[in-house]
Order: sequence, then C-alpha cells, then structure tokens
Amino acid sequence: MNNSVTPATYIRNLSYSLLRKLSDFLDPQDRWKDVIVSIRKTSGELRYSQHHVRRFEGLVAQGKSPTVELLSDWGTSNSTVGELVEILKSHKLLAAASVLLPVEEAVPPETQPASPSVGTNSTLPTRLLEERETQSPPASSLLQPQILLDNSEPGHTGGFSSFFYNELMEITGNFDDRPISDGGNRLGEGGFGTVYKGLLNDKPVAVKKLNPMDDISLDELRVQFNQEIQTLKVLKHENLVDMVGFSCDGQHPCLVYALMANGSLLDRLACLEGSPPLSWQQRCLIAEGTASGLEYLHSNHHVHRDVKSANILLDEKLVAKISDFGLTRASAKRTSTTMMTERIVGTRAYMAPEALRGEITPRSDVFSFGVVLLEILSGLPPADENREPQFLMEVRYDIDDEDEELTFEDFLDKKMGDWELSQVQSVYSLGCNCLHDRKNRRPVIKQVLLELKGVVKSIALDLKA
Ligand SMILES: Nc1ncnc2c1ncn2[C@@H]1O[C@H](COP(=O)(O)OP(=O)(O)OP(=O)(O)O)[C@@H](O)[C@H]1O
Repeated sequence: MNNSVTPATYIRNLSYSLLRKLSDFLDPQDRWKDVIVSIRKTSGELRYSQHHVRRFEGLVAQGKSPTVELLSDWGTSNSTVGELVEILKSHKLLAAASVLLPVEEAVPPETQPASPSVGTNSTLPTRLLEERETQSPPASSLLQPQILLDNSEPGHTGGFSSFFYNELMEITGNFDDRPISDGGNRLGEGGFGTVYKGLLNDKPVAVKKLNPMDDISLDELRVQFNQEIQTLKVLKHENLVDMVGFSCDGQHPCLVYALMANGSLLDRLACLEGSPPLSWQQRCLIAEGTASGLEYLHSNHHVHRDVKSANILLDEKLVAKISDFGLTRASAKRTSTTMMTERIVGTRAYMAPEALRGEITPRSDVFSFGVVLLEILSGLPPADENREPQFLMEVRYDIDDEDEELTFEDFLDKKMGDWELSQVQSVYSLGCNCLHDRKNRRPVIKQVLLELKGVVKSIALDLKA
C-alpha cells in the first residue's frame, strides 16, 4: 500500500510504478476486464463498450499493459482511487485493492497465508488471496459463500455471493443431468441453459448453467455476463426471484437463484407431476404478484422482454416470482441463432406485433402479460403442436364471433373451481386490453396492477361473506 494515496486521490495522479504494480495483479488472466465492465459514467451508463474492450486487448500484442492503459484513460475523467478500490473489492480483487488502500474485508481463516505477497508492501495476505481469486477453493471451503458483494440493502439479508464453478459442481452432483424424479438434479431447461437443484448450506438453490455459444467467445460472454450481474444484483422485489449469486470462473457462467418449490406457472396450470389445480383465488393472486413485479421493473427502467408463464415461478406459498429478468444483452445474439428452436417458437406466442419487428418497450411486456392472463383463465398453454403460436392472443375473436362454436364459458378452465362471473369477465377484458395491436391503446402496468388488486379484493370480500 502506498501511504500517500487516499480514496480522494485522482487516478490520473497515481505514479507509473503504482499503475505497474496494479497491472501485475490485473493483467494476468485478463482481470482488468472485471474492472472495465464495472466503470460507469455519472449518468449510470457503462463508460466502456465491447469495442473498447477489444481495443485494450489489442494492446497486449504491442507489449503494452491493458491495465495501465485503461487506468490512464479512465484517469482523464475525475475518477478517484476510492471508486477504483470499490470496484476491485466488488470483484474480490483484494490484493490489487490493497496496493492502493488498506482493505479490511474478513478473510476466511483457511485462506490466511504464512507470509505476505511478493511484489507489494501490503500487510494483507495477498499471495493466497490472489490464489483464491484465480484458483479452485480448498475442499474445506466448499459450500461457504465467498465474500459478499452486496448485502447492504435494507431488508435484504440473503446477500449476493460469488461462487467458484467447482463449488457449484459439488452442490449439484456434478450437474447431474437426470431429472429430479430419477434421483438427479436437473430442474429444467431453457433457451439460455440448464437449471439444476443444489443445496447450499442446507438451503435449496437453483443453479442455471449458461450454454456456451457458437457465435460468442467465452471471454466476450464473461464480459457481458459481468455487466448483467451489475444490473441483476440491484433488482430486489418480493415478486422477483431472489438471486443468490453467480460464478464466472468456469467453462460455463452460472447464476444461482433461490429455489422455487412450486416450479413454473406453466407447469402448475398443466397440473404436471400430479400437482392440484390452482383455484380462482390463487390464480388472481399470482396475476397480481406478477403485475407487481413487472411494475417494479418498469418503474426502474427495465423491460423484461420475455414475460411468459414459464418465467413466472411459484414459491412454497405460491407467491409469484418473475425470473429471467436482466439476461437480455448476453441473449441478444443467441436469440437470432435459436429463433427456430421450439422454445423460441413458444416465446413467439407471447410477442407483441411491434416486438416481432424488434421494438421492445414496457408496452410489449404488457402485451405478453395479456397472454399470461388468458392462460390463467383458460389453463391452456399458449402454444403446442396442435395450435398456431397466436392461438391465445386471437382466441377473443373466436369468442366474439357468433359463427364460431367457442363460447366464453367453454374457454374457461374447468379445473378452476369456484369463480364469480363478473370477476372472471374483468380479468378477461383486462387481458384483451393488454393484447391491443396498437401499443398506445394498451394499459400501462400500473393500471393493470390496480385492476387486479380490485379483483383480488372482491374475491377476499366474497370469501368473508
Ligand atoms: N429458481 C428456480 N426454482 C425452481 N425451478 C426453476 C428455477 N429456475 C428455473 N427453474 C426451472 O427450470 C426450467 C427452465 O428454466 P429457464 O429459466 O432456464 O428456462 P425457461 O424460462 O423455461 O425458458 P427460456 O430461458 O428459454 O426463456 C423452468 O421452467 C423451471 O421449471
């Protein structure tokens, strides 16, 4: 550590020898990429793009240090050592941080080394810390979440951890691909990867192992993944699936979520694995919870882009939790290559007309949610091999058409139990309004939520009477 450096010191005032010391830690294994994806402008936007990353990468061939060049470039703004140290700490690059300032994070006892690092005058256990940053954990540390990156939010006690890939292998039986019913760990599969059940300190979790992609290198995927993690970890709401952490050091980036005991709304509407049918009240509470989660995303300037019943998970009390939010950038290339797969055809059944042309806005989420409302009412999947992908979004025309045999009552799920006509009709017309072809005629999610709250209230009053 250099005693003349304080958190307020401008990066541009750091000596060249200090920058070189930092590069000793950040050039190997491209750890500077963890830093570059975390640098933001004061507006909150990322300062550097993929294009910049490639430019800094190219410097290695010229014998230059990407770390020194990056910090020199960032230093032209008024960036400070305090900002840099926060970024280094958030990526567990504690040895690098300690080159600049004292770093007081707790280090698990098994990683305490006998002697400090060579190459810095830090009093911290830098060498072994650096090893911890780059190598697999010792067996004794398995199942212990690593240093928490973000547990400071009020009311949020779960924390957000960085895991080693090996740890996630360990807790998922080496990503055992057999389904849970056959004694394996596989919970399901989506367009991004496969989801496995794991036990983390006796707490069940779902680990999503992202697929490698043909059209994107692992390095590029890691950079995008890191950017998305920054977004994901700040989004917290009772109707969003809680994210426990991530892993970025293995062959597959992984996301770790709280396990949702009742699986997806899609599966529960289909009563898969013998699950009992959802009652009318349960369905309305799930719709209300989903709308509330979406309202939170929209009011925080996020569009989900993939609202569908498979992405609405249910916890042990059947509380709706939206999943798959925030994975948009890393998925952008993937979508074009997998457009023809069955899953994407499934997703197509939820897409607003303008979304099919690439125009994604909060109103396109509202459209997709309209399809979900019709699924909830009818219990029908939005697409299967016997139906057109637009079946549910167009069913209202058949119901309205006197020449068609389908009546409103026929359309309702017979398994739904007791329902009250005026309530069912309210949800149906709300769903149809969400499905308006012209996006500006659709309600915003706040209005949708308000209407659903009204229905839930009237069900509660009926049950009381
Ligand atoms: N947190 C979780 N808890 C319990 N089960 C989960 C969890 N996350 C995912 N699953 C299960 O894994 C399946 C696959 O999930 P995933 O999010 O990968 O795909 P998807 O949402 O079905 O499709 P896509 O990713 O293509 O949009 C889900 O349908 C669900 O059954």
